[in-house]
Amino acid sequence: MSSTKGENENVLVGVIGGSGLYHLNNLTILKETNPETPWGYPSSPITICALPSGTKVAFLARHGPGHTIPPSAVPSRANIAALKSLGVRAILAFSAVGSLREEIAPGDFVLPTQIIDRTKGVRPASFFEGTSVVAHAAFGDPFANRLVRWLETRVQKVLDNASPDEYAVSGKKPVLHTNKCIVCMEGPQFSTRAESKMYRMWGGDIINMSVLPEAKLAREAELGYALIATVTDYDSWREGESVVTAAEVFKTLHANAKLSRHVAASVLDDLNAEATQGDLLTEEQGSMKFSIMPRSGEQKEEDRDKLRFILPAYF
Ligand SMILES: CSC[C@H]1O[C@H](OP(=O)(O)O)[C@H](O)[C@@H]1O
Ligand SMILES: Nc1ncnc2[nH]cnc12
Repeated sequence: MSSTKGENENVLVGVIGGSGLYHLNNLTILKETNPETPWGYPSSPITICALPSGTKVAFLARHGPGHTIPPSAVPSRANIAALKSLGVRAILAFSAVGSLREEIAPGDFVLPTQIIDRTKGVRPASFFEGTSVVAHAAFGDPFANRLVRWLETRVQKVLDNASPDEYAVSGKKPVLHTNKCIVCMEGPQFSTRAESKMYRMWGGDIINMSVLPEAKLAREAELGYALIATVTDYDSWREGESVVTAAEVFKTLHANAKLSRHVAASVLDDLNAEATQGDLLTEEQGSMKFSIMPRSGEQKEEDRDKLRFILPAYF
C-alpha cells in the first residue's frame, strides 16, 4: 500500500461506504493508497478500483474496514481531503438510517435533500477551523441537488429490478423516497423515545449519525455530494413498539448493503462520464469563491498552504 501526501490519480468519483458496506463488488483492485492530508489520514486506506469498463473509482470505508471508528471520531476532514487529492469531483455516500415515518420502511432507499444538525459540536466541521482564514459556505441546499435528481431514476430502476431474494429480510419490494429530511444526531447511543418523536415534529424523515460534517466538508471542498440512505429500523417513535437496537439494525444491514452495491455498480460508469464531460457537477465548482473572506494579507502562509490541499484554485 502506498502512503503519499495525496497525488491526483484522476479518479473522478468517490464512494464512501457506511455501516455494512465495506467494499464494492465486481471491481478490479488497482491499488490501495493512504494519503496523508493536513488533517491526518483517512478512516481507511482508499481502494482505487476499476469497473469492468475500465472506469476508475475510489472507495473509502467510513468507519474503517473493520468498523472500528465510531461516528463522532470519523476523520471526515481527512476523508474528504484525501478523496479530493485523488482528483475526485463527486461523492456517493452510503448510510444506514432509521426511519421517522411509517411509510419509510426498513429495506427502503432514501435520497434526502435536507438535513437537521443534531451533532454536538465535538466533530471538527470545517477545513477553516483553527486557521486565520474565515469562510462561510452556502449550505441551504446541503446536497448536490442536480446529482440527487440524476440519481433518482437510476436508483429507482435498480429497485424495480430487485429480485425477491434481495429483499427477503424486509419481505417487500424496496421503495425509493425522495425530497426527505435527514436528522444527524451525535450518538453513539440511539435516541430516546421523546427525541425520536420531537424529530418527527421538526420535519425529520430519517436519522443517522454520519451525514455531518461529511456533507459540509464536501461543500467546502467544492465536491458534489449525495447521500444514498438505506433504512434499517423505525427508530424509537412508534407507540407500543420496541425501541431501535443494534440487533434490529443488523437484521437489514447486510441485505441493504447488497442492494447498495447493485446501485453503485449501475451508476458509477455514467457518473464518471458526467464528471468527465457533462454539466451535472458544475454547480459545486467555484462555489467557495465568494465564501472566503477576502483579507488575504492577514492570512497566515501556513494556513494558505494547508487550505491549498483542498482548494488549490484560491490558495
Ligand atoms: C450501526 S447503527 C448506527 C450507525 O449506522 C450508521 O452508519 P453509517 O451512516 O456510516 O452507515 C449511522 O450513521 C450510525 O453511525
Ligand atoms: N435509528 C437510528 N438512529 C441513528 N442512526 C441510525 N442508523 C441506523 N439506524 C439509526
